[in-house]
Amino acid sequence: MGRLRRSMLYVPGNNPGMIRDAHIYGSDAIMFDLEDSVSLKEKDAARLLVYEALKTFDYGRTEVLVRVNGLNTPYGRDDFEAIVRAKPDAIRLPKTETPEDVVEADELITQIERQAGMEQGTIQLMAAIESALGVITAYKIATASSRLIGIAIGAEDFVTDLKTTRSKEGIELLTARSQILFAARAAGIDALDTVFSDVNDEEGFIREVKLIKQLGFDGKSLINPRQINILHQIYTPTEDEIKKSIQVIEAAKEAEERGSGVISLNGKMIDKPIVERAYRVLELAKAVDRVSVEEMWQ
Ligand SMILES: CC(C)(COP(=O)(O)OP(=O)(O)OC[C@H]1O[C@@H](n2cnc3c(N)ncnc32)[C@H](O)[C@@H]1OP(=O)(O)O)[C@@H](O)C(=O)NCCC(=O)NCCSC(=O)C[C@@](O)(CC(=O)O)C(=O)O
Ligand SMILES: [Mg+2]
Repeated sequence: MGRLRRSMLYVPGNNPGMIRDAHIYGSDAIMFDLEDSVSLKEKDAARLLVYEALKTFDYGRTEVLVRVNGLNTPYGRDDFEAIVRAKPDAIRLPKTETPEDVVEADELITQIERQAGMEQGTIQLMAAIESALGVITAYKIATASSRLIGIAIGAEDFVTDLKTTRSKEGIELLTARSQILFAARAAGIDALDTVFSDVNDEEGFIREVKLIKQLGFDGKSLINPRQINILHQIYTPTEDEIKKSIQVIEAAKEAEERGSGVISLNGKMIDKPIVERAYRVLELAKAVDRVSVEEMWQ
């Protein structure tokens, strides 16, 4: 199983306190933001702050990303120049619309890595898709660079581009979410969902996390530490799911030993994709809570 990316906490790049403590809340990833949470007046100060933080603090095993400003803005190039040298795990490109946006970023990173004497490919990329054009070109974006670890939907900008608003049910996002998910899966990279902007609406947040998990997303961007545990709980296999997965795998192994093809477990047919899904449940359970799964497996 690849790296866990259930939760990615956005941290405004102009807030020293939040930047220092961002990893203590236990999200799988933190994402320092130089883009839309930072006002134009504070762009240079935020870039310097994030650069210094990356050079100074140890964020342990938490994956660290930085969302830069686009290369079509006056801040993008300076962001890349500073941030690549500070060596986060990955840079998130905002508002990606074409594969050329990714290639341009990839080539600039390659150039900076070379100038800084860094190993080529050190810095990974994540592309956020936040417009109708981006959704239409999602697969080309997802396959535009070997640095890409995932693509993400940015819903606030996306609904603005569509000339609509976000509803609680998310009907306006369904096609875009699906298309981004298909593109990511076809490209073999992660698919990340967007932020849920009302931190006080716990019920709405839970509904949305269940929806995106069911669609198949690997995880979601978050804006507040209060959202992390709720999301992790939903993304953690239950004891019942783990037990059933173990039963499926054991039944499949027994059937293989007997040389029998089709298996039935409690009246339900078990075939190859079901066994594959059972393994995936156990891998996820192991990744989030190794001890209890190993105990159950015995
Ligand atoms: C929402 C709120 C103001 C609420 O503040 P509140 O103060 O009421 O929160 P409280 O819960 O009271 O905080 C309790 C304790 O946690 C600390 N704490 C809070 N938040 C923390 C955090 N994020 N990181 C670390 N620490 C944190 C806080 O400092 C306090 O620490 P302490 O004082 O020590 O107890 C705050 O969370 C916040 O600013 N969020 C980040 C917003 C942001 O980044 N937006 C940009 C990204 S979206 C976008 O751009 C759209 C998008 O592009 C997205 C896409 O691409 O998907 C698209 O198009 O859709
Ligand atoms: Mg956005």
